[in-house]
Amino acid sequence: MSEPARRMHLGLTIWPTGFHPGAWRLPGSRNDGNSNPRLLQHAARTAERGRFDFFFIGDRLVGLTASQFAAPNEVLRPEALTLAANIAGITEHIGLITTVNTTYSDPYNVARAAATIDHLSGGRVGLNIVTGKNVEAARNFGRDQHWDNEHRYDWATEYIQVLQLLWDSWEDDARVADTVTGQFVDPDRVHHIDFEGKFFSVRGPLNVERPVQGQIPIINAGASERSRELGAQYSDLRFTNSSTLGLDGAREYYADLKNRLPHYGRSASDQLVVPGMAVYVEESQRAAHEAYTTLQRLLETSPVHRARLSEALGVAVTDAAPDAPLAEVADLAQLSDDGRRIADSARELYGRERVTVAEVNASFIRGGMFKEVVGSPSRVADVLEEWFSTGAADGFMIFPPTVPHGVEAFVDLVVPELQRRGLHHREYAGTTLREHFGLPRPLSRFATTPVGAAAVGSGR
Ligand SMILES: Cc1cc2nc3c(=O)[nH]c(=O)nc-3n(C[C@H](O)[C@H](O)[C@H](O)COP(=O)(O)O)c2cc1C
Repeated sequence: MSEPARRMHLGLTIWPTGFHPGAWRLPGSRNDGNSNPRLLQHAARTAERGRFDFFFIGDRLVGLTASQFAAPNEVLRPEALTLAANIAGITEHIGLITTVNTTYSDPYNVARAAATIDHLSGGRVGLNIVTGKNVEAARNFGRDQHWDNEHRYDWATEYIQVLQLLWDSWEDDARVADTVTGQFVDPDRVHHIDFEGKFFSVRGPLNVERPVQGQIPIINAGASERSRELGAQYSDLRFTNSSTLGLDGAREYYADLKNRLPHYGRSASDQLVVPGMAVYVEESQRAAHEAYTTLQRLLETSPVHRARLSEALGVAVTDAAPDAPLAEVADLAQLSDDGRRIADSARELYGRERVTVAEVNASFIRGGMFKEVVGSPSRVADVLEEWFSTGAADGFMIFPPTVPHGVEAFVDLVVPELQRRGLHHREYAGTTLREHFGLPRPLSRFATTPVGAAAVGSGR
């Protein structure tokens, strides 16, 4: 029998003011996205229509008004688990990955909330574990300092162990509900976890039945070495910013993540690697470049950005007029290797040879977070296919630059093209997030049935 074709795993995430900081200023866009449930619901339903594996909800524990020009999305942040519960009620198939910051939360509460949403959604929730990068968060939780990387990841490691024990603390068939005897629960199948670690002391059991998925998938995102190791040990999917490294760099990153898994008794297929991609797609190549150009004109920049650009180019453009073509103010032969890549990338994104200093600056700024892809449906599909089929990704986290337009554009234009190429499924094969990821449902580690008992953690 031939192997089933490898399938691209797609996630969609929206920043409620749009991924591009200028998006909310365009006609037809919204500025109330953070508090407008309709927008979030529409995005999740549209992603479901496009048969995405999951809708992803990021989170922050601070509201940074000082970031309003560079990152308006950072100003207002409704709570992510609550948003996931809302989305659970209005969708049927799509997975819901919601972010939890372990540094400032408690595993019993989070195990409980996640298990509850898993029941509400019929087994579609996943937890994105982050340890937080916003030092300002500490002062919202009675602390003077944001813990250092080591402390945060030691804490997160124990935290995940507690979550997974609590989700197993009820065996699947513990609620016997015997109407004759009146026995509701079999006490032998509900377990104290008696966890005593360096940071947590948790007796258990949880007061929510075992999640529909048994174990809720763990996702993680982070830049540090410890983050990669945490992921290698526990994550079913790792959301990365490796798309900024270019195709070769992303391949190396992908291989590095996969090579870490055997140390934890896992195999390469046990963790999906999903880089973020910002996709500007329109019906034609030309329309996509125009849409990109319009948005980039709305980007707020400062002299600091210009200084950084000069450094990266290896040629000073600090005092150049914004509208001056790069080729007229800088000797292109003098550009550093990075500088050449930056200039080439700007030409590709704007779709023309003649790019101004302001345009190169804007594309350099925006490209620092995730790779930007601008183009027609087939051009976008070409890029995704190349990354997927040459060892750089198992799928992608799609960031639409505008909402709601960018979400609809991806689903209506790119999804059919990916389906036509056989890269993306036309229907959901399973009903839970674990099934969307191709993971079996593990038995509880407390289950007395020994045969075939799968290990908790990866569940495979
Ligand atoms: C692709 C990616 C996505 C992230 N998403 C979030 C998020 O939604 N919320 C958050 O608080 N931190 C987020 N982070 C931050 C990290 O998860 C992590 O907490 C932070 O980078 C500090 O850990 P580190 O030193 O391992 O990077 C993200 C990081 C990356 C690389």
